[in-house]
Amino acid sequence: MNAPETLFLPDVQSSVDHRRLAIHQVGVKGLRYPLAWRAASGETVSTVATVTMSVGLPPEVKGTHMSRFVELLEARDGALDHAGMLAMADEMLLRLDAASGRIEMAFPYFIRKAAPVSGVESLLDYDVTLIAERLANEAPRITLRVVAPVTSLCPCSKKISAYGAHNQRSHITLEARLRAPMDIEALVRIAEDEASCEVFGLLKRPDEKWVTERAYDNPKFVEDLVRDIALRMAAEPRIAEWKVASENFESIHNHSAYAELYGCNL
Ligand SMILES: Nc1nc2c(ncn2[C@@H]2O[C@H](COP(=O)(O)OP(=O)(O)OP(=O)(O)O)[C@@H](O)[C@H]2O)c(=O)[nH]1
Repeated sequence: MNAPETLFLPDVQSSVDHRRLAIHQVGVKGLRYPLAWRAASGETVSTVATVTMSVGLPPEVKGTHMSRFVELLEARDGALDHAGMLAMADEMLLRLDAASGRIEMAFPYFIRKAAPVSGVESLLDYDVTLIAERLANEAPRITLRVVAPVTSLCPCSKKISAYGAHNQRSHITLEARLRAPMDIEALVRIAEDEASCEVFGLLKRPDEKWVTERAYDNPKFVEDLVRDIALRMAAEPRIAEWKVASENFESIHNHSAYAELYGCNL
């Protein structure tokens, strides 16, 4: 129902377009909005999401109704999870009278970790992106992407050096199109398990000794990282399709070593 003050304003968006071109995605991008995410533990994690929402537009329609994307966010209440993301995508199609659409929410996500020896706890931040997609005549899709910072230590350097080995921080990106809900924590764990060593927000000296030796005992090339993680992704029944990438910020170069690998699970 239009408010009385809009009744006399022309609705340009709803007019007819004659160019006979459908638009694949039109909507809002870069919209920052508070987000409450329901974590694996059941607790609610507060963060701020950068939101992209878009729909497909039929050829005969001039413009989409941009205000309705924001109305959809404003209408939401309570914590969001995978099912909530898909429900929101369905609601978006209804409100915008669209056959296809996509909602992407990118946000920093904090996981509380315990240091390996002292047990002292601290938060570590990860970049997370959730994408809910509705494509015409296809099942709804939900994709989870995380970027996990880890340590990698070079096996070649270890082999050829009388002492030491160069090591660096690596950013591992795991992207999974899901068959069943999978926690952010579970995806992060795969990356951290397969790295030379995981990283922590807070370490005391016994912890620092532990992570140094753990990385030295577990050297990995960038290729080893993506292959070992790929084996884990391929064995995960909740994942339908996946992609793994690693960027190692080399400490002996001013450039990164990079690898990526993707696959489908039958
Ligand atoms: N389609 C389209 N809309 C734009 C563009 N640039 C700005 N707008 C938005 O158009 C908005 C109004 O759009 P609508 O959602 O159609 O507003 P409305 O007609 O009052 O709302 P409804 O009655 O729900 O359709 C403004 O707030 C602008 O943000 C653009 O390039 N394309």
